[in-house]
Amino acid sequence: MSTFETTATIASFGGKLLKLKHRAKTTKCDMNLNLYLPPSATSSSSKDKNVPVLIYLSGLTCTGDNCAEKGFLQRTASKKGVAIVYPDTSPRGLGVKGEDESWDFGTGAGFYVDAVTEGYKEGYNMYSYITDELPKALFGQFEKLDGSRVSITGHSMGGHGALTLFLKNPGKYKSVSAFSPICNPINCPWGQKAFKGYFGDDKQDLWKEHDASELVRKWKGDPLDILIDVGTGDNFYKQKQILPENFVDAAKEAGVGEGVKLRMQPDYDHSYFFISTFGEDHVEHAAKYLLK
Ligand SMILES: N[C@@H](CCC(=O)N[C@@H](CS)C(=O)NCC(=O)O)C(=O)O
Repeated sequence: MSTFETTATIASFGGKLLKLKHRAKTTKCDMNLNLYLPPSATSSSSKDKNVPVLIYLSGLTCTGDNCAEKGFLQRTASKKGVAIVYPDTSPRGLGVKGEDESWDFGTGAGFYVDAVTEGYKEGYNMYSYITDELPKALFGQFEKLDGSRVSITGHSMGGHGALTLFLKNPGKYKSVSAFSPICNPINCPWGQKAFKGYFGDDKQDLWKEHDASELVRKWKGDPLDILIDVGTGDNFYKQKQILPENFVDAAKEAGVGEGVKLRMQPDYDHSYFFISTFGEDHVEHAAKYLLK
């Protein structure tokens, strides 16, 4: 029996974008996502059964649709023969008190963590969903996808997700990159609000375990090659929500500074005009490791 219901199939850059829906145990609700299959994964005559996968984690207020529709990652993914998974950013419709009161917490703002606070701990488990339940379900059903070759990227809150999931799970992902990631959530308003709500004020150890700058400071794994793009015209960067310099400094303190490539892109903002401009570089960065 299929785990996923395919609610639409859309031709895109020679491949197919599938709109999928499945019941998730970790988030206690139906989850929607998009899966881009490049031509090598859709042609029935293709002998290639080993299509690597790039996971793209979206930012605050997004669903799996934002980047699938206007990130233009599919063009390069099609050329390279890489599938892309665009998951949602939180559980939806759980009815938890407070989940719909603001755009930067709760619905659309799961922060890729497993919550421990009352009300949220039951279904706000995006860490387990992305690292475990979703890949198991996808690789169980889509036989052409190669579950041993997975990379991760993301934007803003999703960039925080990509960096932390990569750094917390050495070897699980072949590479990581990020667009304007929240690099030091324990020191910015978005992160502090989310971590207070999902972990509680008293759980500073958990806060640090999900902070990319804290994690890179302790990195003991293979040499890093992390690509980060941030626009100098990004208002959230100006408001000190992104703090990429803190990540670079922490990597330098740990002696792994050469493994972090931060590109400050002049004038670019936080939007999908920025992501679509540099998307090719990020898919190529992933492909370099996925196709090795
Ligand atoms: N709703 C927020 C903006 C939220 C926002 O910019 N979200 C980013 C991710 S952090 C995004 O990708 N939004 C969706 C889009 O641009 O398509 C505001 O009014 O300031």
